[in-house]
Amino acid sequence: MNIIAFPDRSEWASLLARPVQDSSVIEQRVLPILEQVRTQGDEGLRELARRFDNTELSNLAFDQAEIEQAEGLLDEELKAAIKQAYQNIYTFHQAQVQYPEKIETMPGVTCWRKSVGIEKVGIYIPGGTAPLFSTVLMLGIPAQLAGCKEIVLCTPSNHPAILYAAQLVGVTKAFRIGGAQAIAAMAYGTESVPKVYKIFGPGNQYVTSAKMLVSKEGVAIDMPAGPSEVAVYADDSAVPTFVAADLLSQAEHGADSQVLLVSTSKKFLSSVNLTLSSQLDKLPRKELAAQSIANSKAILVGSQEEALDMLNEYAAEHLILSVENAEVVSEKIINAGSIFLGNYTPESCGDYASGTNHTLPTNGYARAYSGVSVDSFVKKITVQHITEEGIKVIGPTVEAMAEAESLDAHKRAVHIRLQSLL
Ligand SMILES: NC(=O)c1ccc[n+]([C@@H]2O[C@H](COP(=O)([O-])OP(=O)(O)OC[C@H]3O[C@@H](n4cnc5c(N)ncnc54)[C@H](O)[C@@H]3O)[C@@H](O)[C@H]2O)c1
Ligand SMILES: N[C@H](CO)Cc1c[nH]c[nH+]1
Ligand SMILES: [Zn+2]
Repeated sequence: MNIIAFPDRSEWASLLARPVQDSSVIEQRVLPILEQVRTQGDEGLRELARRFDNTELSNLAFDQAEIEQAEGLLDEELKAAIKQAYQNIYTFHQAQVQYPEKIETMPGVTCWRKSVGIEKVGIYIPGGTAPLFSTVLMLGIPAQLAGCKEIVLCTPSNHPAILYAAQLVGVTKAFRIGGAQAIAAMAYGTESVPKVYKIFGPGNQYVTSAKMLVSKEGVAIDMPAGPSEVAVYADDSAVPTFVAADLLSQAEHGADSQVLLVSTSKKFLSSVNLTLSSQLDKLPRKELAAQSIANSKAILVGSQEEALDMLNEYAAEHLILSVENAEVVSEKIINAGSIFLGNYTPESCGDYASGTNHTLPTNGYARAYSGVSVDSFVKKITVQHITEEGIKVIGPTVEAMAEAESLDAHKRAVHIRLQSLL
């Protein structure tokens, strides 16, 4: 990694910029794909699968037999791991389920909110370069807990672990469709693919761009969850081999993944660099990881305050704090998707099994977005009830405000009730 020492604050923005392609270039590729699916439906999807995935699809949907056979194709160790991950993710997300709490704002005036699962949701499971069956758990479990009735899954991969996990989380329909075309299918609906109300899931730049584009056409999306990123803030209490391994764990996702290392110790940065290349050499996906490491930066800063300002400006999808008093330091982080504390909390554990969700905002969106949770799959509907006593207490307030806004019919709706109680 290229070590950049003591950059001036005025240089931070360009230094921290993500190496993503111009979004308008990606959009120009994605727009015709969306249009093809919108106008040609299933036939359009088949042609796009031939063109981008080199796959001939007579059936777009996975058939029931294929789904049922999936479990038998997995070894026991993997099935046990998936079940353990399911349990931990379920436990963590179950605690997010909210039950209505009735609040009396004035005597006889009661208000509450009820959570209702979004009826039809679509989940995209990346499968271009690796079959991310862990994402099925990350999206399907909160959908299940939220009470979504229809869960439609699209993925370009036919890996049996995806189908096995899909069964565990109660997916209602699964399709072998990838890329921007999968997002279009779930947004517009086709002869085979049901149209959904909200689309979730990470993916490459085509998938992310398609989600952003369809969100302008009436379908909701979770957030822009694009190419993976990790930032590590480490001091001399960190272990260079651990930190190098964490950087590579995200670098291997793709050539466009970004990893960033920040430290106040030059000695530490050099030690990470020394171990990085030997660890990289051992990886089967070393070409992908090497490309993303080549675009990455190790930054030497003058103080912890500067490090934290820089990390808050960067707003990483994942932030590892391998520093002394990591939990205290984490309180000063205001922009990050998910934080990992100390030497024995590798980001991989959050990716798969500790319990937190791995579908997180990338590309600086962590400044404003949270990662996926049960909340992402529900709408909150407010409910109120006013008694005869209540209308007498609140009525004059509403009458006064309605009159001042010159909305006489509003005032009357209260007034006639007050009159009826005289
Ligand atoms: N932010 C998160 O929460 C998160 C979580 C998991 C994975 N990810 C990211 O998801 C991404 C997965 O990417 P992937 O490529 O492996 O799988 P993917 O499933 O997202 O994309 C593969 C699809 O892209 C389409 N495609 C490929 N080349 C194309 C082209 N030239 N033009 C148009 N469409 C094309 C194909 O249809 C293919 O099926 C990685 O970047 C990874 O970092 C992010
Ligand atoms: N790191 C990815 C989120 O950016 C999630 C993932 C899935 N499998 C492995 N990792
Ligand atoms: Zn990962």
